[in-house]
Amino acid sequence: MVSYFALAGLAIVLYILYVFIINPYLQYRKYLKWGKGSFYPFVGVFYGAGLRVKQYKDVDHHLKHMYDDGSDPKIYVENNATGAIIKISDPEYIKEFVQLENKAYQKTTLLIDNIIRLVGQGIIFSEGPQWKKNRNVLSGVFHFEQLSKRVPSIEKITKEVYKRYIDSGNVKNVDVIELFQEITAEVVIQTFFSNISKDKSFYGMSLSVALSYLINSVGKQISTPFYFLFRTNFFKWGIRESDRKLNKQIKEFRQMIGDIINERIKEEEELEKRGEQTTKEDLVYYLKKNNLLGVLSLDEIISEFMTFYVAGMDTTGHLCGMAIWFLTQHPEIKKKLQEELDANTDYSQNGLLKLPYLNGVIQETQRLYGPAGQLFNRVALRDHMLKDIPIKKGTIVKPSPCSVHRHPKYFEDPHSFKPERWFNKNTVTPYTFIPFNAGPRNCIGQHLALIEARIMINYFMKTFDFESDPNFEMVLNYAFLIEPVDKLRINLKLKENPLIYQ
Ligand code: HEM
Repeated sequence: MVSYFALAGLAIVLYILYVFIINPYLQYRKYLKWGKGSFYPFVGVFYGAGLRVKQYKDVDHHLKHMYDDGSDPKIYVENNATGAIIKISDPEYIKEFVQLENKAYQKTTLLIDNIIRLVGQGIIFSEGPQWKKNRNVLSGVFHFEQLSKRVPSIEKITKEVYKRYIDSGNVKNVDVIELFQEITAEVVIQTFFSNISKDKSFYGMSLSVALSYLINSVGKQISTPFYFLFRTNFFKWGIRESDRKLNKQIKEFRQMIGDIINERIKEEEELEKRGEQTTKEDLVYYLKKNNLLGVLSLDEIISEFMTFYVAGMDTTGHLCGMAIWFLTQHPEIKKKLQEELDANTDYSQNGLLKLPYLNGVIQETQRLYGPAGQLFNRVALRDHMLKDIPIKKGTIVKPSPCSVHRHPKYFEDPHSFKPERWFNKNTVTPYTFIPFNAGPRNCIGQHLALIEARIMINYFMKTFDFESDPNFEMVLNYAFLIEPVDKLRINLKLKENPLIYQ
């Protein structure tokens, strides 16, 4: 009898050893043939991330410096508790991945499912026919021509936010990422519902503050042990008082967004009845004008709004914040950009697009410290070949933008901040610069992001003199994005004759 128990115990131990150590290690060794890697049993990427933040002050240091020894690895292999994670760093393999993307892979929901219960299955988190339908419907809103109509409202929001900072006297140690995010948050809200939501409040919070509060709250839940034991179900069950409160708020918030959408639809219908033209070129108007309101359900529009908010607010704010930080570290580039902007009086998108330093600084920030240096995890749905690499079903695979952006074969002197390298755009090899990913799942909001970035930086540099707080230390780690751990502190001083008052 005892020996049966002993045998069963031994079998369980062997099984655990196999699942959590031997199998992940064998997979890791297999893929290592195509590149470099690091393996930490059980704790995998999470442990490696902690080490690199401590040692190099940058969670992605290993990915950014993988070619420094002159080698040309195609992938970087890491592990999670049960298998390998492949980060593709070679443009030819990235191209192949992108072509297979919707057939052979799917985004994983680990760490994302709790945010999905807030934002819903918008296009960033959906797959298959639902993704295709919603992407088709919404892509028209993000065409350059359609977005150009949003430029005056982006300028207005930018000026209002800068003025608010100036009027409050809040110009020392400003977290510029937060400053830019106030603008990008309002831009997404107005892109959807014009300014109808301006006076709406949720438990005394404005729409953008309420959304950020809810996003932070669901984000905090996943850092508890309950998440790792029961995933998002635990919070849905509402065992703790705090979870019940949050569940109620999520429901009420989605309801409120639904009411705003209905209010906007009614507004447009009344204008139509009176034979009047709309003055609001927002998403609701776009859907109505193109007879698309029936194609997306109310719940889908709510989810898409929340998705765009999450995807578009944080990212673009980070990009501009990091660009300003880079300028504080490179006074000679800051001077050249300042001269270029001061000499320019054409603030239209075509005018700003022609400015080599402005666009070079934005591109170079994306290349070196873009907010999406790593993409969402994808899981292989079946065994298949990624060029010559045999990928096993269940393996995590994704392109690694922050690696390929530092490949010396494609970017000379890859670790230096050189906006000039973008002056001749013909030199960029396909799939070597992918800050917005590439292929079918590329960023639908990329034109909006770049339009916002040009406007925000142009107004910023013609409104403020600025320098970084000498005590600030740049340490990069993951939160939702790759972010400075401490608030990015910049001291601002109002210029003489600032652009926002002209
Ligand atoms: C600098 C700013 C931005 C960066 C760096 C960025 C980057 C990215 C990246 C890398 C992806 C692909 C993620 C993946 O597949 O793992 C993506 C997807 C997406 N982005 Fe952006 N993004 C930015 C701004 C925006 C804005 C302003 C919006 C909308 C308001 C937006 C909406 C989306 C959506 C909806 C997707 C999902 C597309 C799909 O799966 O079909 N993004 N973004």
